[in-house]
Amino acid sequence: MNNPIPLYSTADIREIEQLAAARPNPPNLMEKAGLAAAHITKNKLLSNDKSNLLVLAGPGNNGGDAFVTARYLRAWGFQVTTIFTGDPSKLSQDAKQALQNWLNAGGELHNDIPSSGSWHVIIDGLFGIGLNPDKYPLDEKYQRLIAAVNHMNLPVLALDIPSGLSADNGIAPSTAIKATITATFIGLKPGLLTHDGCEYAGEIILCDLDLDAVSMKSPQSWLLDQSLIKTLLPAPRPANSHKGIFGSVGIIGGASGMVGAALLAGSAALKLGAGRVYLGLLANQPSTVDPAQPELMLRPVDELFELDHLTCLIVGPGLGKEISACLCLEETLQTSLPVVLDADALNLIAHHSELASALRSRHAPSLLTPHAAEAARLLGTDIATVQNHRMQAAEDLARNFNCSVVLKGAGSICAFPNGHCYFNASGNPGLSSAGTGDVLSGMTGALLAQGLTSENALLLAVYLHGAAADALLETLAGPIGMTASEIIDSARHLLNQWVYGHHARFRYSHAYSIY
Ligand SMILES: NC(=O)C1=CN([C@@H]2O[C@H](COP(=O)(O)OP(=O)(O)OC[C@H]3O[C@@H](n4cnc5c(N)ncnc54)[C@H](OP(=O)(O)O)[C@@H]3O)[C@@H](O)[C@H]2O)[C@@H](O)CC1
Ligand SMILES: Nc1ncnc2c1ncn2[C@@H]1O[C@H](COP(=O)(O)OP(=O)(O)O)[C@@H](O)[C@H]1O
Ligand SMILES: [K+]
Repeated sequence: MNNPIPLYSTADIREIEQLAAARPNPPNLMEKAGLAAAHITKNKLLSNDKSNLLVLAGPGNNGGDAFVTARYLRAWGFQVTTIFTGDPSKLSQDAKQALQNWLNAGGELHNDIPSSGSWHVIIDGLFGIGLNPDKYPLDEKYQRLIAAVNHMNLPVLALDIPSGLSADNGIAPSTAIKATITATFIGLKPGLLTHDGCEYAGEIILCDLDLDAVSMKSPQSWLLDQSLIKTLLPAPRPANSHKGIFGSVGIIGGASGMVGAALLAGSAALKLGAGRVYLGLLANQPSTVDPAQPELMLRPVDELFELDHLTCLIVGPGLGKEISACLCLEETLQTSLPVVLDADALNLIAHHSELASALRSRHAPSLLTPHAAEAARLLGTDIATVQNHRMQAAEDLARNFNCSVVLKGAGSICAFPNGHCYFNASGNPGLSSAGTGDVLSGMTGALLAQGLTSENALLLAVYLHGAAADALLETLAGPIGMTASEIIDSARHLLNQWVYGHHARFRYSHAYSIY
C-alpha cells in the first residue's frame, strides 16, 4: 500500500531545509530543484530542440532555482532569456552562486521582458514560499509582470508555487501566475490544493529533492487522492446478504419549498448502497411517496425517532429554521446514532448555544459538512476570514465541536478532532449548483450505514463526490449545467468500479454444468 502523500506548511518546509542543511554533507537543494525543473520542462513542455524560453527570476531563493533551471536548459541547447527582478547584493549565498553560475555559463540578464522576443515556454521563479501577501501586497511592477505572463497564454512551469499564490492558504490577493505545471519542492503545500490554488497550480509535480521529508517532519495533513481512497473502500458484498447488513439511513429535512433537498439526499443514500432509507419531511402535508424514487420511505418526522433500527441520521437538507426544525435537531443530538449535520442544521447550531453544547457533549460520531458561509456562522466570523484561512477554519471547527468536518468548496478540507487534515484532490466547478451538498450528505450517510468509520465515510464520500463530477466532464455533461442528480448516478458507477473493477457480474454469476 502506498503511504498517503503529506502536505507541509511553509514553516515545516523551512524546518526540513534546516535539518538537511545541518547534515555533515548538506545536499545542494537549489541545484537539485533547478535540475528537476529543467527535466520537467524539457520532457513535458518543450516540443523541439529549437524552442525559446523566458525565465523569470525573483529577488529570493525562488529566483535562485530559476537561475539553475535556466543554466541547465541553456546547456541542453535551448535559447533562454532571463529576467532578474532582484538586487544581487541581497541574494542568499546559494542564490548568489546560482546567479554567478548562470553568468559564467554565458547567460545574460534583463530587467524586464524584452519587447521584441517570442517564446514557447515560460519558467516562473519570481516568488516561492517566501511570498508574504498577508504582510504586504505585490507591488505594481510584479502585478504587471504576472499579468504580462498570463496574457501571453503560453505553457508555464511554476517553480515551487505559482508566484502570487500563498503557499499556506491558497489565496492570491492581487494576482498570480497561471501555471500549466507546478514543480513543487520537498513537499506538497496546502495552498496548491485549495481555494485559488485550484485555479493557478495546474498539474502539480512533487520533486522530493532526494529528501525523505516524512522521516524529518511528521505530517499532520495529507492529500485525499485515489491511492488513499483505495484503502477505505467497503469490502465486496457477501453473496448471502440482506438489506439489514447495509444499514438504515434516516434523513430529516424537506421543509416547505425545500422538499427536493431531502429527496436528493435520500436518493444519494439509496444509490450509494444503504439498505433502507427513511425520510422525515417537515413540510406541511408532505408527500407520502416520491414517484421518481419510490424506494424511499417517506414518514412523518416523529415516526423516524421511533424506528429502532436506524444506523445513522442525516439532519439538514432543506431543514429550515422553524421551531419544529430546532426540536428535531435537539432530539437528534440526544440519540446515540452517528449523525451528519448539513445546511440549516449547522445554522441552527450557530444560533442556539444550547444546541452547540449538546453537539459538543455527544459521544457518538458527529460529522459537519459546512460550506464557507455556514463555517463562518459556526465560528462567529465572516466568510472572507474563513476562505483566507481555510485549513485553520476546518481545524477550529473540528476541535471546537469535537466533530469530523468537511469545509466544502474548491479543494475541500476534511479535518478531525485529532488535528489531522486531508485536502481533496477531486471535484470541479460543475459541482457549484444547488443540491450537490445535499447529495454529499446522503452519500456520507450511505457509507456510515454500510459500516465505515465516521472518518473513512467522510473521506470516501468527499473524494467520491468530486470524482463523480470529474467523470461527468469526460462525457461533456458539465461543468456547465451538471446536476446534483447526475452526480448520484456517476458516484454509484465509480464506487462499483472501485470495489469490483469490471467484475461485479462475474463475482455473483453462478456457472452450472452437468458432468
Ligand atoms: N532554502 C532552501 O534550502 C531551498 C529553497 N528553495 C527555493 O526557495 C524558495 C524560498 O525562497 P525565499 O525564502 O528566499 O523566498 P522567495 O519565495 O524567493 O521570496 C522571497 C523574496 O520575495 C520578496 N517578497 C516577499 N513577499 C513579497 C511581496 N508581497 N512583494 C514583493 N516582494 C516580496 C522578499 O522580500 P523581503 O520580504 O525579504 O523584503 C524576498 O526578496 C522556495 O520556494 C524554493 O523555490 C529551493 O531552492 C529548495 C531549497
Ligand atoms: N468549484 C468547485 N470545485 C470543487 N467542488 C465544488 C466547487 N463548487 C462546489 N463544490 C462542491 O459542491 C458541493 C456544494 O455544496 P453546498 O454549497 O452545500 O450545496 P447545496 O447546499 O446547494 O446542496 C460541496 O461538496 C462543494 O465542495
Ligand atoms: K514561483
